[in-house]
Amino acid sequence: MTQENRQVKVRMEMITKEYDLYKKKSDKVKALFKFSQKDIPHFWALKGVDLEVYSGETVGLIGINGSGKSTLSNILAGIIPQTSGVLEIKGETSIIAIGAGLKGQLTGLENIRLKCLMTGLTNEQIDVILDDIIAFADLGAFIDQPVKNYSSGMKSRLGFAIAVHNNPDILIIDEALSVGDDTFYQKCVERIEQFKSEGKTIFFVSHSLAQIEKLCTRVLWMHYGEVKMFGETAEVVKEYKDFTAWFRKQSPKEKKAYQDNYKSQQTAFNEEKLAELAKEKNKDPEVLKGPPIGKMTRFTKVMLGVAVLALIFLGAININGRALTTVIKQPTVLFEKPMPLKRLDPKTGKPIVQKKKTKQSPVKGKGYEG
Ligand SMILES: Nc1ncnc2c1ncn2[C@@H]1O[C@H](COP(=O)(O)OP(=O)(O)OP(=O)(O)O)[C@@H](O)[C@H]1O
Repeated sequence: MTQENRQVKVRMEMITKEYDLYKKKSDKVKALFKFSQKDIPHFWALKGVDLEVYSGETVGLIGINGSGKSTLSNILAGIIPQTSGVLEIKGETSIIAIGAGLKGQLTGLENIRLKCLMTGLTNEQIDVILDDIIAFADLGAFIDQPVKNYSSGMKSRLGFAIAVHNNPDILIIDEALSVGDDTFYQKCVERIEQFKSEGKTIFFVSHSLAQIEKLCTRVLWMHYGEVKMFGETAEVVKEYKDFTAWFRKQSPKEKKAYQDNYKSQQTAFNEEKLAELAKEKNKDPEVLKGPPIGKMTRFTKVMLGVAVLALIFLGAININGRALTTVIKQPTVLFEKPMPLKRLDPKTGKPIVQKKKTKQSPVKGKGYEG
């Protein structure tokens, strides 16, 4: 099949991911109510990624530690949203990362059921594929043990078994094969080949270039949040090997300077630089918008503030026992002593007027004692 008559399965345009680097958890809460985010350090893990992937392709994601591979695969899987940019995915995605989405307190079997239910399968449909999943994971008696007792290889087996049986259109494998033994690896490779022949799309994140060369049709080389190269496997892998060989030859001081330089560019990146980049690439400014959910805009913050004030106001009225109209006409009543609650006479429906107790004579043992 030529690239032209294959269906585009994933399209990314100017995808970014900006992380806020809060020092403390409380800073995160404070930031919710701040208009300006300027004093919070930011880090751009992705700086405008463009990508087009077709059905039947297996795309390898390579790059040194921290280059953005997992961030990109998590965005693809819908685990985290992008900060801005256009993401179009045709079909269901399923991600296999070591232990991703598995609940440690639940057994392997319970995790299978939970993950399958979450993908929309009914209990009856799960019953049909359950034995196959258990057989593929091949965990023996451990299938009834809590996942927190599993090794990383065992978690990977379970994750892989569940994901492939959910029959996704787009499979994302993030380092999950690097922890399995050879027998399991071969089984996964066979399943990946079957997926490819069915015209499904696979993203394969790995530090093993041998695995990448064996499985991938094209390779995306990520470098400090940018696409360094995207093309035929042999070509990209060769360039990447040349880079890593060059990098290894550098002194520790040179290596640090190289990394610091790129990291500081990721910290100093901002919306203006993104807009410049988009202009250089002749992009429509519309693509720089974020997804529907994301950070709160100034308007949202103002509306949230108004809603909180309204809640406090209504709460105060409730505690004070005054009618809303009274408070609106005369707001100072809120600061006066709360009105006593009146009991209504069930027969007449009118308030019961309690007679004041009169002081009784101070006779010892009777009535009021002064
Ligand atoms: N939640 C987060 N908050 C702040 N920074 C983050 C967060 N998650 C990732 N990062 C940063 O984003 C960058 C990309 O991380 P990512 O995990 O995507 O890299 P990677 O290429 O998958 O790395 P590795 O090969 O080590 O798995 C890194 O510099 C990382 O420190």
